[in-house]
Amino acid sequence: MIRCCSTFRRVASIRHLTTKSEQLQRALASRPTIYALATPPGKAGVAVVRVSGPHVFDVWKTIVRRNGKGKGKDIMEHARLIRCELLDANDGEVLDDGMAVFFQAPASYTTEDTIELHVHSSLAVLSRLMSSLSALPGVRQAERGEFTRRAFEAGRIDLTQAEALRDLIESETEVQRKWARKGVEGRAKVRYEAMRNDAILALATVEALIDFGEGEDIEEGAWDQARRRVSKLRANIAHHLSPSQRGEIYTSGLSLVIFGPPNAGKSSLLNHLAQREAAIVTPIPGTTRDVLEVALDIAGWRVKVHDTAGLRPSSDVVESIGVQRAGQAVEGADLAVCVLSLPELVNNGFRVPDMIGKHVTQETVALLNKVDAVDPAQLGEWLDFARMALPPGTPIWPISIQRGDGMSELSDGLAEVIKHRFHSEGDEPLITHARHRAHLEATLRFLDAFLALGVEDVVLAAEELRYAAKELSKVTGLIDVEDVLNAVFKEFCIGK
Ligand SMILES: Nc1nc2c(ncn2[C@@H]2O[C@H](COP(=O)(O)OP(=O)(O)OP(=O)(O)O)[C@@H](O)[C@H]2O)c(=O)[nH]1
Repeated sequence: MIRCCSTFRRVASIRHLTTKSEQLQRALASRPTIYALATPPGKAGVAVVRVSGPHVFDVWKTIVRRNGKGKGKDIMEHARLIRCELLDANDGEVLDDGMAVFFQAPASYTTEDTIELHVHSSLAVLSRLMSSLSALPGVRQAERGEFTRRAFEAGRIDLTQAEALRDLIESETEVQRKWARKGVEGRAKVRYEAMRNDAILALATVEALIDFGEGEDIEEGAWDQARRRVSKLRANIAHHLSPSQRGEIYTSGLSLVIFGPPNAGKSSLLNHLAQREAAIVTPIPGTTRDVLEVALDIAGWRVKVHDTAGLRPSSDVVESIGVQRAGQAVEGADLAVCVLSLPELVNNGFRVPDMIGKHVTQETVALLNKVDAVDPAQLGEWLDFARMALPPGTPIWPISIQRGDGMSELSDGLAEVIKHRFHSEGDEPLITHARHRAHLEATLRFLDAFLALGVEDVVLAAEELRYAAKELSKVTGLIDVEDVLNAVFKEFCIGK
C-alpha cells in the first residue's frame, strides 16, 4: 500500500514537472524579443547590435534589405554574414549600410533565433537603429546580462559557465583569460555535477530505504553503501576547499603586500612597479598612513599590489590604525614583500624589529633597499649580516630604487616567484569564485550532519542529503528533483 502511494506520488510529481516544462516552453515562445548594443558605445568603425527572441524574423523582414535584393525570410541563411542596407522600421529610410547575420534556433548563443546587425559605430546611427527596433511590436531593449541569462535558462550553459563568461569579458591578463576559458569550456560544471550526482545517488539509496526498508527488494547493506559514498564525497569536497585549491587568485588576482619599517622605500617600490606616482614619497617617516592598492599585470597575472603604513609602535591614533591594517594586509597576502633600508640596518646593529620580523618567513621576499647609501667596499659584509638577521632561507635582494641597482632583476625575479609559486597551468578545476566556496562549505555541513546520524534516523538523514544536493545544485544552477527520481529508478530494481 505504502509502495503504491509512493509510486503514485512520484508519477504525479513527474507529470507535474512535465506540465511545468510545457508551460515553460509556452512562456519562452511568448516572451519579448530583446536587443542590445554588443560592442562598447562610442565612435568606431563598426558596432554590433544583437537581437534575440521569437520576433527575430519580423525584425529582419522589416529592417534588413540585402544589397541588390529584396527584404524577407528568403535571404535568412544560418550563420551567413550578408552585406545589406538597414532600414528604419518607421519610415523605411535607409539608416546605414552594413552587414547582418542570422543564427537559427537553437544554434545560437541564447538558443533562440538571433540576428546580429553590423553598422557604423556612430551615436546617430545607433540611436536611430535602437529607436527603430523599439518601435517593433514585442521587441524591447535587453536588461543587463539578459542574453546570457536566456542561454542559461535554456540549459545551454550552467551558472559556472555564465560566471566564467563574465570573467572572460573582464579579464585583463593572460592568466585570467586562460582560467576564464577553462570555466567557459565547462570544467567546473563537470566537477560540480559529478559531486551533485554522488549526493543524489546516496540520496536515492537512502530514499529507497525509507520506502522499502533494508532487506526488502533492495541490496543488502544499502545504508553502509550510502555512508561510504557520502564519506568519499565529503573528502572530495574538503580537498577541493583546501587552501592549496584556491583558484580565486587566477580570476580575481593575487595580492602582493609591501611591508616594512617607515622610510624604507615601500611607496617608492610601489611607484616603480606601477610606473607612476601612485603613492606619496617623502623623507618623513610615517608618510603612508593607510593601505593603498594598485592593480598590475605581472607576467600575465593580475596582481593587486598594496603599499602599507610603516610598521612601528605609535601613539598617534591614525597611524596606529594604519599600522594595524598593514599587519592584517601582510597576514592575508598571497605574496609578502618586506622592504628594509640597508643603511638603517647598519645603524641599528642589524636588528629587525619584532613587529616586522614576525611577518618574515622563507616565503617572504626581503628587499634590502638604499644600497647606494652604504660604502660599496662593505656591501658584501653588510649583506651577510643582514642575511643572518632574517630567518634562514629568506630570499634577500639588494636594491636601490633610487639609483636603479637590481631593479630590472627585481621585476623579472618577482615574475619568476609568482610563476613558480602559483602555477597557472594546472588542469584540476579549482574554486574560482567565493560563491562556489560558500555553497561547498554549506554542502560539507549537511554531509557532516548526515554522517552523524544512524540508520534509525533515516528520514532525517535523507533530508540532510537533500539539502546537500540542493547546495551543489546552486553552484551550477540546476534543479534536482527529477534527477533524484531518475537515480531511484535506475539504480534499484523497484516498481516491478
Ligand atoms: N638613498 C635612497 N633613498 C631612497 C631610496 N628609495 C627611497 N628612498 C627615499 O627614502 C625616503 C622614503 O621613501 P618612501 O618610499 O616614502 O618610504 P616608505 O617606506 O614608503 O615610507 P613610509 O611612508 O614612512 O612608510 C624618500 O625620501 C625616498 O626618496 C633608495 O634606493 N636610495
